[in-house]
Amino acid sequence: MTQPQLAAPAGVHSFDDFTPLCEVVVGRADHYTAHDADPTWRLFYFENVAPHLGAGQRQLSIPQQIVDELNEDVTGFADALAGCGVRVLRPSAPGKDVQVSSPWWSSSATPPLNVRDNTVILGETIVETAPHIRGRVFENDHLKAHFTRYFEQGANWLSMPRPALAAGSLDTAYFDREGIDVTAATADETAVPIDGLGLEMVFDGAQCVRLGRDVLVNVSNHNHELAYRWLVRNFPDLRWHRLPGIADNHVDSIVVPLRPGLMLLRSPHYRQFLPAPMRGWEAIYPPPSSVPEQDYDEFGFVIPTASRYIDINVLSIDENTVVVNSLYPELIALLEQRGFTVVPVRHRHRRLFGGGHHCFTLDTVRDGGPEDYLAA
Ligand SMILES: NC(=[NH2+])NCCC[C@H](N)C(=O)O
Repeated sequence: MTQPQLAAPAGVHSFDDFTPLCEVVVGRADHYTAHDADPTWRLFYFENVAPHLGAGQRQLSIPQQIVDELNEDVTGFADALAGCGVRVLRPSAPGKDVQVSSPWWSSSATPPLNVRDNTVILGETIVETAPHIRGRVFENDHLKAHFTRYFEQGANWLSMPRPALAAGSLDTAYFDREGIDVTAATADETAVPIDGLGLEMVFDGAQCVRLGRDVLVNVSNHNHELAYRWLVRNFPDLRWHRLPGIADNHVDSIVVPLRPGLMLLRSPHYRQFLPAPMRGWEAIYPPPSSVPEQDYDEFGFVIPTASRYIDINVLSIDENTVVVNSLYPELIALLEQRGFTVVPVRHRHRRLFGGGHHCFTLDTVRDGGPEDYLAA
């Protein structure tokens, strides 16, 4: 188990997802009582959402009981990490029914739950990324107090250009290639276009897999290509590897390194897209889950915003200790057979809120450095 370490000299120090975890931000979901089916949100979930959306409807409400259960589970997660000796930080409290807007759009603010998505820590630099979803543009404001303290402690702090997310900003190339018709999803009835602005830099932190001095980046469209170029230009000392459009954006339920040479991998299909030295890594594939999908019929809606693979979205406390959803005993058993210590943490609604324990966290301080885990 991790023992508390001295604060990192630069505030933040985080080059990977598996060396001993010293400090972490765990998201929060106060008042997460609706999804705003803005076109930038429904682009990603339209197949599940469309049957439930009335003409012009935007708010997809989530019963308070489910929100309360989610917050119980997130609190249990934070307590479990603290019990393992990890310093746990939380975002500031989001308000209720907060509206956000720009000259080009209006939306409901998303609570800072999936904090993995709007930031990536690259060594001793905080990188705020360029949100895909309008309701997430100000989400990092709930982490600004922590980022400011880290900066005062010596961390570097960069931000990708804030995307306008005006009408037409998002590239649908990934869905087009997958044969998914997103015409209806992207009918942007309220947003305003900007003359001369086409596709812009848009990117989520969860598109990165950090491996010491190497970083894998899922690049699925031109939005992501611009962000990839930004990353390479700003971090020339790191080695960058494109994952060629293996997902719409996030990849932390596809490839999840557990330690050098061993990863969770959604299926053998994905091995071919990894950097050559990583294709030989041992993989643990997700076993079938015996836990039935939560039945939401009583609430009259089922809006999965995550795949059934979301439970491989685990958080490592160190190379031998992993937090796993207690509702996935098959994976727990598999990891324990491999000698891991598993910290089981209940997560009942992981497909409703688009994330698992890795999504809910931003690991700001880990022991590891810019190691060469992919030596050819
Ligand atoms: N950082 C995150 N929010 N990751 C969530 C990954 C969700 C992924 N699209 C899936 O459906 O499995």
